[in-house]
Amino acid sequence: MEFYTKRRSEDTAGSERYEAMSRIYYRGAKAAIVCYDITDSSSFQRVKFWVKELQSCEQHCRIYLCGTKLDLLENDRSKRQLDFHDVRDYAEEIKGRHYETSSKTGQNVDELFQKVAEDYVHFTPFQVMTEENGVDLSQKKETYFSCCHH
Ligand SMILES: Nc1nc2c(ncn2[C@@H]2O[C@H](COP(=O)(O)OP(=O)(O)OP(=O)(O)O)[C@@H](O)[C@H]2O)c(=O)[nH]1
Repeated sequence: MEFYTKRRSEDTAGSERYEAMSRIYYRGAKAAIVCYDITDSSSFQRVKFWVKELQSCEQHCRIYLCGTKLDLLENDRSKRQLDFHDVRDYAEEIKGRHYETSSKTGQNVDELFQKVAEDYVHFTPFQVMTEENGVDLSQKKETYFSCCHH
């Protein structure tokens, strides 16, 4: 199972070189956790960028929207810049899932990863796990090494 998460600006939208490079990391991914900062509405623009990117390049990749820094709202709700229900609606629209988490307290982090794992097991066709589809090392197919041929 492969995961890919990013939310900062300097290494996401805006750098064509990075975008092309990053595809190598999520090629064939079955799950992507796309993070945003609940206290920073601009971070959601990048969520939309990554969702589009995943939808066009990885149609079979399930998308998990992950709001971070939930703990910062405990004492000051005015810090919230992204409405829970708006993001939830967007998650439904893209057939993804949505969690609000805190790395500091750990809130909802286990739940998120548990769901990623459950979905992976649930949606992965049984035949993939039972098929004998090993790799023939004598065959030098370009697809096995495609990331090194640029
Ligand atoms: N209070 C709080 N701070 C957080 C949380 N998650 C991240 N931070 C803080 O936000 C800042 C950025 O966190 P990073 O995990 O480095 O975020 P990133 O997007 O991976 O950043 P880069 O590694 O620079 O790309 C750090 O100062 C973290 O301590 C959280 O859940 N709660």
